[in-house]
Amino acid sequence: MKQQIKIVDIEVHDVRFPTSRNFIGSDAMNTDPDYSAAYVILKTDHPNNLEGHGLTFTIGRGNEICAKAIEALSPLLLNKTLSSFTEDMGAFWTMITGDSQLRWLGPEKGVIHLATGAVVNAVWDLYAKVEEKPLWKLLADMTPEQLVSCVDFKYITDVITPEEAIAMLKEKESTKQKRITYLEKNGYPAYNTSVGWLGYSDKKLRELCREAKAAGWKYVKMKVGSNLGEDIRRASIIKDEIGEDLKLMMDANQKWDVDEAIENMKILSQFNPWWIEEPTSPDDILGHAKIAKAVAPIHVATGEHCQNRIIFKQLMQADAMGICQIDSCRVGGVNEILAILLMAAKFAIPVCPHAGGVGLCEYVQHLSMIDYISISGRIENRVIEYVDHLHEHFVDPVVIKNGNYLLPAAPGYSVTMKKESLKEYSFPSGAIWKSELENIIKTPIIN
Ligand SMILES: C[C@H](O)[C@@H](O)CC(=O)C(=O)O
Ligand SMILES: [Mg+2]
Repeated sequence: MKQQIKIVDIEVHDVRFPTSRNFIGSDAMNTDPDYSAAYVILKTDHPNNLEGHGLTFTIGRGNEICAKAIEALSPLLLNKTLSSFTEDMGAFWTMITGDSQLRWLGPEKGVIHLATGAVVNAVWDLYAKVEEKPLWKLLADMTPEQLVSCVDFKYITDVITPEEAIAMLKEKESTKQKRITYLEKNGYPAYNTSVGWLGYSDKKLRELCREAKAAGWKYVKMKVGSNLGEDIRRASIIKDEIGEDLKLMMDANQKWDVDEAIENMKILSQFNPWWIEEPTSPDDILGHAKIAKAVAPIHVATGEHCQNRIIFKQLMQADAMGICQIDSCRVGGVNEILAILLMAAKFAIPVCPHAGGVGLCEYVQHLSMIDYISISGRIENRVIEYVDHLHEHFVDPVVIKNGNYLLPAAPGYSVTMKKESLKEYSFPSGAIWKSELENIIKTPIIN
């Protein structure tokens, strides 16, 4: 049996890209992000040396803490066969998140959960590679019962039970192929965040908006939250370029208090944004609900810092989330994402995944595709985020055509990084960082 292979070694890498030098990824809260990955490779005894690759995204300092947490989880995988996990993926996830000592570090939140995302995704990557299917196809080929068995329903049965989930999936079963055919032909709609990073000059903002329009993008997102005057000025520039042809979204990255968000959005509503993202603290469920009520019909979007399925559940129950932004590695990987997709489908909340980071576009394309094919069965009012950075470091990068993601074809979960990139961007020993550190040492300190 293909899945009898054993995990014989586990490598963990601290990989960082110096994106802050050019303000790539900058927003009101995160002004100098260095896009980074705590990266794990599951080595196996497969005759073709198949490996499972997973990463969790951070923005620089502290990536080493995630890497250490991955190391702490590694004994739960080492010397185990893949089949011992795949025969019951739900039990596998409960085992990883339920270690009676490591669980104390969360539970199911913070650094240990970011690390969980990396290792769980690495196992799914290996599973899909062994089955020679892209991840979305591995999931699409499962029966409703098999897909639902991957999910840990603990703490969410008050809104969805396994039986209810199976019934929801069964309704979509006979039309799955139609949706796959649609995606093969059209791809999945996407939006572009790279035009509006906060550190970009007005000139760059204009140029990027023009380029985005010419390349066929239909949606762009801008960062807000520095100060209201600046937000208005930058939004005016963007609107001037994109007109009413393209939809605009705004992202405050948690910068505002609840009432401040409401006041500011009253003014920014003149730019007709589709959504306001992360207006306040990601933990403030009732705050989000208050904002959502006050700023309607502008939607409140959130999720990239939402720590687990239980918080997602409450945001949905409280009418606090108009757009659900799953993050492929903030929560505990594919299994927990499936739980969130099922709840979003039940509440009829569109899922528009977060992908601002390294490797996140590669990951989330599979998640939106499976949501459309098997779970919600819907694509309208749904878009996958796209950022135009660092794709060259991946073996099977995303393919965008006319503002749409094309269906990924290569086996796996698409985050296998090129060996040269892993080496060159390893922190602090990689060539990129060595020269940076040497320059710091050489620079005289002047008081
Ligand atoms: C620090 C990241 O770039 C963040 O700004 C990404 C984000 O909020 C998004 O893509 O949305
Ligand atoms: Mg965001």
